[in-house]
Amino acid sequence: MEEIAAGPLLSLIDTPEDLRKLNKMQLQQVCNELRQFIIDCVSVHGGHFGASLGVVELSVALHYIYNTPDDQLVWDVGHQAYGHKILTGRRKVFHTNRKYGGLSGFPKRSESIYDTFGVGHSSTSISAALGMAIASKYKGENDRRHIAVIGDGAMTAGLPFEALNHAGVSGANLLVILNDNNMSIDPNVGALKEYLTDITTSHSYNKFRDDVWKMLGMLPTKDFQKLASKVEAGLKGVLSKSSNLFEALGFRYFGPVDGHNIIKLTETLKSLKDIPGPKILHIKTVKGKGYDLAEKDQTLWHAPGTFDKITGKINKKIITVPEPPKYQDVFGHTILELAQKNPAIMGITPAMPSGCSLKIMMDAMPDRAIDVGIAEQHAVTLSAGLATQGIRVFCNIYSSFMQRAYDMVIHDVAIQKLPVVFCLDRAGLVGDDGPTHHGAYDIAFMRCIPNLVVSAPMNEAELRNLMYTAQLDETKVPFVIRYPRGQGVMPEWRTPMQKIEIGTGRKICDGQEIAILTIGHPGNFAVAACKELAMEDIYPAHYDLRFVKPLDEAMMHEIAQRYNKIITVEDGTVVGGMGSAVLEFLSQHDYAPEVKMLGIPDSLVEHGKPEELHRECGYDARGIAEAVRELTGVKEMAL
Ligand SMILES: Cc1ncc(C[n+]2csc(CCOP(=O)(O)OP(=O)(O)O)c2C)c(N)n1
Ligand SMILES: CC(=O)[C@@H](O)[C@H](O)COP(=O)(O)O
Ligand SMILES: [Mg+2]
Repeated sequence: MEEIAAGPLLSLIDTPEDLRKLNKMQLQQVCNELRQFIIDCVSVHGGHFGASLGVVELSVALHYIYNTPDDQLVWDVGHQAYGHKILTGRRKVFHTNRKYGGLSGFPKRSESIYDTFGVGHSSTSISAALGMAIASKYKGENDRRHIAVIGDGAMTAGLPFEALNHAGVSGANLLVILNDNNMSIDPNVGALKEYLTDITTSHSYNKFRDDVWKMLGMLPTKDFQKLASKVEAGLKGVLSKSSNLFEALGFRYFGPVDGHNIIKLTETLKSLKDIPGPKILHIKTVKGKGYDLAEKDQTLWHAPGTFDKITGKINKKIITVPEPPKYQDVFGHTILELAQKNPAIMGITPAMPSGCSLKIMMDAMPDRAIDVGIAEQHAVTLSAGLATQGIRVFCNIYSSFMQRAYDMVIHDVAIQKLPVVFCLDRAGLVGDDGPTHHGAYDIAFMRCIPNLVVSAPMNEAELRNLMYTAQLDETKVPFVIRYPRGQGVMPEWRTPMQKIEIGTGRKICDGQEIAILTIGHPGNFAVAACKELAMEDIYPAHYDLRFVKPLDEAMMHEIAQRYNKIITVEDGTVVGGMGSAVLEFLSQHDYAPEVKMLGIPDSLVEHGKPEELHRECGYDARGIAEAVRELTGVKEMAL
């Protein structure tokens, strides 16, 4: 892998100190070179694209005006922080971004002193920066500034409002920069989005109050500042159509400012630098700025994969034979198919309609499929509310984002035994996004909740059957179906749907001495391992459990009585996961076979291609075959 070449000014910038040595008139060139560098790198190596292009000017301005890393900068989500990474000492290794052993795609504390807070999941920045600001205040670090950069999409979650509510009375020296590009991954949704448009267009008020703050906000004494506040409040009553939401929460609101005007941006940040207390700067930007195609189709170019930077052609696998579909698309088409027959079905997604393919149903049935914004907690409780009224909701949430809504699953769904179907997409190791996004824990955290059914399909047909089963009248229970990122295994996947008896597994093959127990798609790794082992005359049995809860007790008794060695395989943590469920069963029934558990270990698995990570964790086909050989003693005999 080769280092990406940088333009003449950018090549001089190894740290923000170097950037700060430049004069203001050179900043536009730095922005141009930085933007080009991101295009050059992402086109070849992949990664998030549009969001970083949109904050090139902001990234340069922040590091130019603020004394980073002493002043603390917190990026929300972090998918937009490529410019920040490149300006803060990582330019020469940026081509390793998201690669196995390389840079993380998100800010990460262990990677750089400029990464003040680890991110990946959205909407944490204001709370984190407020924590830093309160700590600074307590420690008497009066000159230290704290800045949270949050997008309009991330603002749709509940957490930023909890933080604003607190910050507004904290007196903490905090600047929130609201990067408003009117987009989430898909077009942003909700009333707040409308509100941001409203205040953007209420230009006269905003311009006037900007000027007033410039004149009055920096007055030396507290009394003068109080006076400034009073003057401003009076002006607001006269000039603003409705009072400003952020002001009502105790923030001073500035903007909207053109986030691509580097000079204006640096001037604005400079003037805000010495205004104490909680402030919000609303900037308007364009996601994908500077790369025409990315500006035009912002969802596609959120993370387009690799592409030809000249033509804009996105590189796709050349397909010669029919390919299996992505699991997300099986979900998307199947929910629509089910909804066409069952009028009680509705679909909910918190901000991932393209990612989970609920978009297929949203386009066909807009009143029955809803994107609620980045609001996982709301998505779950909303689903519970709908379920009380007889609606059969499929609430699709990425496994790792579901961590946000755990209490809602227990309190609002499970305790009331409401029949919500949770489709947990991206369950298991997701790959390039790394530990913040791996769906590692859902089996463990779901299976300990009473009343839940917890299942995972081994292939597309099984996913369809589980979805079909979950919405039947006779299945009125909370029902979890987890499946991985990426493709399945069946090119011909539109199979007729049939009911699966809840709590029943399947025997894939009989065998001798050892049984491999799998849940979900690693069942296919086990099939491949069995094939490999057959060539060595080793014949383990293979069972696909299908349900972790309830376990197929009859099948488990059969396994425990016939095999004295068991290997469990799951694309989830081994701590409390499916293997643990098997061990609990064996112990409760006084069976004592030798058990080896394969899965995600009790440590963080970093980013890389899923195959690399499965290999690292030892539960790919090779790892399973090795485990079988080990248990049969073949390895030892060979030695
Ligand atoms: C809790 C959580 N839910 C969903 C996501 C997926 N996600 C990542 S970026 C993003 C859109 C964020 O929009 P915004 O904050 O406006 O940033 P932009 O991409 O527009 O710059 C979403 C939905 C996430 N990272 N975390
Ligand atoms: C930053 C973020 O959270 C999303 O952009 C995420 O990377 C999407 O993941 P998928 O590519 O699996 O949809
Ligand atoms: Mg946005």
